[in-house]
Amino acid sequence: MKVVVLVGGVGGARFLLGVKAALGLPAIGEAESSEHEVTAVVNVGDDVWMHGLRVCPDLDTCMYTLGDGIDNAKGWGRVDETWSVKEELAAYGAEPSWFGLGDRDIATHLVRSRMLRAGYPLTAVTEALCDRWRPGVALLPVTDDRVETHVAIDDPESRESRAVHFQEWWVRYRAEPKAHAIVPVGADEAKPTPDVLAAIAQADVVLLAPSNPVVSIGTLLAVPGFRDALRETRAGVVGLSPIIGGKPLRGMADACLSAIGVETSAEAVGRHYGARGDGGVLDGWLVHSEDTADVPGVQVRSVPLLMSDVDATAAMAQAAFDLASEAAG
Ligand SMILES: O=c1nc2n(C[C@H](O)[C@H](O)[C@H](O)CO)c3cc(O)ccc3cc-2c(=O)[nH]1
Repeated sequence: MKVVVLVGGVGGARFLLGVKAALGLPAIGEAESSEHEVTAVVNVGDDVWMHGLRVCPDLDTCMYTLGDGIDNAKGWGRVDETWSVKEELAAYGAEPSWFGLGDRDIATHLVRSRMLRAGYPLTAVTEALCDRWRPGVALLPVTDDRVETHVAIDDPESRESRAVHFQEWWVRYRAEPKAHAIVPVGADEAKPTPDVLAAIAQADVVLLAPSNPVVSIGTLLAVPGFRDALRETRAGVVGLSPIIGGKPLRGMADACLSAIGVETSAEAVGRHYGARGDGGVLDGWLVHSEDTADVPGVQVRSVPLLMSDVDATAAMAQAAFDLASEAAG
């Protein structure tokens, strides 16, 4: 089976472990051989230039998680990390000091930045990095163009309204300042890569991981041509709610949803994604066992959505596969 999964950061990477397990693939690393193919279409809106290095948090979190290099406690960055370079940068007063770049992680950004400067597209760079990490899925940036999420906030010190990169809002300010607007800068001029469009066209199933519906899934959907590809594929398209019992499981999806005027509920997010026959992208929508949702034109099912371990996540993925095949008729 060809499975395409739309993913963002930490939640998306953990969901991919379950998708692989549900297909009988090793959650970590590569299978010897399998008739199944998993492709992750990954958000690039969190990407940022830091100290002259290109950092791609969502691609790296997927690569490290599936390649067994992730710091599981944090959900990002490398395990067994050291911070000498970060300390030296701080000693120079080189800002920003609020963004944690570990020594091992910096090697990834050095290789990536060097390849980008040599003219390689991000898709080729990611493929080269995955040659080491062997995640066992194809990790595809949604676009090779530059798309960066920026957030309009009232500056906590000066109270003036200004736009900051998503990472500054998320990491420096912990998403505390109210976001007046969240904008994927550059999305209008971006296009999905040919690899992404081919994967969606040839897919048997397309899943929207329980990632942040605004800054992860929302950024994918903001790339012109991406929604059309989802509407045109023969695959069943099923999303998994990132909101459980009216609140996000992790991260600050609620702060993001309120910025776009969407209520923090499984039903509201399902309606926000919308039915494929009605200008949206979904055939099916999985909500947590205690939640209910009425999403016109979309088949809704309640199943446990807590990714407490790989087996629980694999059961979620299997439920999504089942719903996709029913919903696709
Ligand atoms: O909360 C933090 N998140 C950090 N993250 C996580 C990142 O902000 C988020 O994972 C995504 O952007 C949102 O999913 C990093 C991710 C990287 O790939 C590389 C460095 C960092 C550094 C931090 C950090 O210092 N603090």
